[in-house]
Amino acid sequence: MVLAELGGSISRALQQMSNATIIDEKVLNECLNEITRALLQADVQFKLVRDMTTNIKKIVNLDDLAAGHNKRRIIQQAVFNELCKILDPGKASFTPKKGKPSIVMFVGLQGSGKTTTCTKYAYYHQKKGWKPALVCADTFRAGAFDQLKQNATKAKIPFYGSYTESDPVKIAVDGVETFKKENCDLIIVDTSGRHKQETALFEEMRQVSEATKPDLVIFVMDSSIGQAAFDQAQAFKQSVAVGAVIVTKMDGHAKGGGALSAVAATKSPVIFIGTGEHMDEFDVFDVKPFVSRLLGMGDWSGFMDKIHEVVPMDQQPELLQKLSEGHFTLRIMYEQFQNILKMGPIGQVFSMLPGFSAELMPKGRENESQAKIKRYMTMMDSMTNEELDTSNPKLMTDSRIMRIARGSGHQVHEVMDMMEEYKRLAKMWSKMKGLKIPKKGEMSALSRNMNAQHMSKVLPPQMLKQIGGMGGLQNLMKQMGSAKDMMGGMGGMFGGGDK
Ligand SMILES: Nc1nc2c(ncn2[C@@H]2O[C@H](COP(=O)(O)OP(=O)(O)OP(=O)(O)O)[C@@H](O)[C@H]2O)c(=O)[nH]1
Repeated sequence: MVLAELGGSISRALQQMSNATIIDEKVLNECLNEITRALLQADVQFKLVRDMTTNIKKIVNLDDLAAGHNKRRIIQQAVFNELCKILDPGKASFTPKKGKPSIVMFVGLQGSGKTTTCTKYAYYHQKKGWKPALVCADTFRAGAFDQLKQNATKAKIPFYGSYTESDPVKIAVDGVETFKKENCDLIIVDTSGRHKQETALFEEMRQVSEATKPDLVIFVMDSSIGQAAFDQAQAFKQSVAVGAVIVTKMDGHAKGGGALSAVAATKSPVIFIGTGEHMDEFDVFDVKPFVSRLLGMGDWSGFMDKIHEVVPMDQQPELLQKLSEGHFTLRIMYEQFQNILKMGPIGQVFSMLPGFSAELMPKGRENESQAKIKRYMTMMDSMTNEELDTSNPKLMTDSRIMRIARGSGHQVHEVMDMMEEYKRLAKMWSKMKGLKIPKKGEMSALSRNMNAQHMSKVLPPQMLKQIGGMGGLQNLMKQMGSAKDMMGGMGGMFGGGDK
């Protein structure tokens, strides 16, 4: 994700400033120049960048700061606040409520990623227990209905559209009515796009909007258009009551920063960003956590949300019990791999940890890791229950390894690799042996039990260094509140990373 480069440049500028023995005017100016260059490269409007540096200089008046003040912290905080200000329109959008029917209409130019985003939005909510449905009111682009149908079928989301009806308003109304009757709580209407902003498009949008009375209109915008985003978002907003924005293709463009900042300047909040073509490459956009991640400062709430999303709470005590007994089986490894895959791209999860940035996990390697996990799971699918439930790798005789390789369509050396990975993880988790498990409802007791010492043994040394050694880890655990969650989720993640 190119934005990671922006974050990396800003973090480096702040780090260089921190390394200086004395922070004077010259050091501050150098730091701000670096940040300015990085933001302009990401296509953030010049005026916004200039205002930001002026504000920072006003806040950080070096002459007024007594010697005892932690200037570095004050400057970092000022940079953080100003970046948030650039991205935050200061008001929230309408948020649909689960179980209560809402109509959400998507608008945007052709090719912006509207249809893909409708499905991602539906899929995101479906995973959280909603009952979404998709209506294809795009009668302009041949193939639009087929595309939506294909996406919806893949995600098992009900859809509505027509090959013969040419009136988008009629399709939209019929679709909405159909899904209201079926008690869907999130009815998503995909509308037509055009190559450029034109009267016919805006008129059609207005008619569909009047007929379906959406609770929320989401404007979908391609991040690659950079500064042109401002005019485009405003033009849409003037024609239809845009309540929120989704910026797509944030995975591939240096100009992403421009799109984000320009959209926020139109006073509609960005609610999600698209970070790839796949269904789950879709992130909630929340200004503070986003900036925090961008600067490598971590995003605890996002991290915890991800963990809660993928590791069902009721599974955890059982898992902890097994680990505390030093009983790490292939089945546990399998379940942890499942959790990793549910979590989505590993790099994104890592970027939520303080000290990490998405830069650390290049996209290619991330895909490699995920493919490896899937390969291992296919091999484990060919194992017997006895093999999965034992923590004695000796059961894996040569002939069993050969059978598993044949049964799963893999090479013998690949099965052996998988077993090595298992042994590595088992060794790592064996350090958790003896951990006292609290009874139900005593989660805080576990936090007391699970001290940083324990965790430091489990973390890969490189990761421990990134976090800031033992001191950083202690801080981190304080923030975590519940170390239990960390074990369940992180254990899985480490397994997913490359050795
Ligand atoms: N890399 C990347 N590609 C994306 C993203 N979102 C959408 N795309 C791709 O962008 C292309 C256009 O997406 P569509 O969903 O067909 O665009 P659309 O805006 O619905 O187009 P119309 O229906 O013609 O208005 C497709 O190839 C998508 O896979 C994203 O976040 N990242």
